[in-house]
Amino acid sequence: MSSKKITLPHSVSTYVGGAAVASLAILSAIYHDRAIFDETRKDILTEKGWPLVGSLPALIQGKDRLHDFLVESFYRLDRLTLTMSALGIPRHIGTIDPANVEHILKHNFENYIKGPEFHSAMNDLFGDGIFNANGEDWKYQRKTASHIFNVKNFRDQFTDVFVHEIDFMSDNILDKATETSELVDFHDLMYKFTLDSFILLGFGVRLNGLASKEVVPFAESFDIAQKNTFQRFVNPIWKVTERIQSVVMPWRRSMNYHLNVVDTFAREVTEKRRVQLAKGEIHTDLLSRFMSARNTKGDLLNNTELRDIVLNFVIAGRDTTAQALSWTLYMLLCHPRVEQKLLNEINENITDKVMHNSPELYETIKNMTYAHAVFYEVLRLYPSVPQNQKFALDNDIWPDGTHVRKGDYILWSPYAQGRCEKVWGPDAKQFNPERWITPQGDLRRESQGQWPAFHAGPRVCLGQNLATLETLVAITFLIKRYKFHLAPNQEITYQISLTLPMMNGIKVSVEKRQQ
Ligand code: HEM
Repeated sequence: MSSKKITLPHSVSTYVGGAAVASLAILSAIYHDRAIFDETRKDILTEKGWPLVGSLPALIQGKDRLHDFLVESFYRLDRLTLTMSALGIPRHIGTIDPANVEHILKHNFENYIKGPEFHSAMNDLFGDGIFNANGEDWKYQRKTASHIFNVKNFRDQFTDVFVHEIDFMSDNILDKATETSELVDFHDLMYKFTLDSFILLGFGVRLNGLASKEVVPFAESFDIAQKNTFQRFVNPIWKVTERIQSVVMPWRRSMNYHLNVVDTFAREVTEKRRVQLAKGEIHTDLLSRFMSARNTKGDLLNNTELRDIVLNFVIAGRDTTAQALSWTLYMLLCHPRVEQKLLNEINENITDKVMHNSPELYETIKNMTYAHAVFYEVLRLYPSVPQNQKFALDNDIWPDGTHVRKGDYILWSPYAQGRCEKVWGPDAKQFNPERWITPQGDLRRESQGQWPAFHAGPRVCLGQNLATLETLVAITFLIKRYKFHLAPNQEITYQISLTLPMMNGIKVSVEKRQQ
């Protein structure tokens, strides 16, 4: 069959080309500061962007330091609420106004859900687990999990697990490092500590990551999968990008590879427990509670639902706390005055006898005001969940007068909020635990809107008390036993992810404290 090439007369092609250029010019004039076809939002201060693409180029440029990009945006526009329009990214309204944050998370909680964009980006890794769930799906998971967070478990069991793991770390890693002068990556160590502790108390499995010098394959894949998940929020064409990457860089392990590793781990943990239960063993930990719970349809959970539960609780229980511990050490090493004051409080309260009597240790730590102030101050500047978003189901008016429309994404940034002078005063960027102490010497309680490090309202972090106990047991024991020194020539900064890991870890040398 012969094919005929159709050629347009020169005048027609010139006409079409001219019309296209003219249309583009008109569109560029209309959408001179924002993404094409995006409406202006007159009542909300808008970060000025490029014609047709809006703030997309700035977002791409700032994507590896996104949290500071937001700090700078709020500072530049001198507001606590702003919006950006970026091609391919749904409209987001960002706020760091404490009253707005409290309104969204607490007072009008029903109106703000984890939206479709959030769910789709998170789905591969988190499925329908608690972080990604709304409505009844969320409610039954929260209720089931809440049973393990009771005082008796904290006092008798959880404290024991933390002390046991810290003792193991001291005997097998840190004491040796004091003799060999070998540098230790404290960040890596804390990840192993919180993973071992949480897998043991939540799922009854001894992972023994602390006993191994190598990275735990599950942990490595879990970290990479999380990083990739976050990139999906700032990359509107992530499905295409991930596909292209797998073709042009076949040697790089794909998201699917990492998902497979974490799935296998979660499924093995549940399978092991099934066998134990079949033998008549009795367990009351998190996993067992979910294995005997009923989902919204009244059925026992299937393997996929259990896999989602395991992975959601691992990110909750491991990463956040390991990061808080790492940033705490970093802050202490940068502020020797604070370290000394903390050490004084530790030495006044934590005797050798208290250290190995879990109920007494639990009660003593609960009353250590300065240690709590240090922890809260670290989370103010380095919140483990540095930014977060929700989706508006309906129109709403925020306390500052901002009109939110049905279908808007809203974003808040505990990281930017903690560093904002309008929220925390002129010394907002300084590390100053004393701000958490009242003139009477008590711990100051800030509202959840002011300090949303643990979220707020009905979805407030379920593990807040667990995380506080774990961090304070670890930091108390470690600071009492060792003097850490920052290794020279390292850049300590965050890695962009769903949480706030350190990009290059934190290398320290270790010396025994004179008792
Ligand atoms: C310093 C440590 C921690 C910080 C800063 C922290 C912070 C948070 C934040 C900000 C959220 C809200 C996330 C969202 O819905 O988008 C959250 C939720 C949650 N956290 Fe934590 N967390 C910490 C440790 C823990 C630990 C150790 C557990 C133990 C299991 C835990 C369990 C949970 C759970 C189950 C939720 C979901 C609550 C819900 O949606 O109802 N967290 N946490």
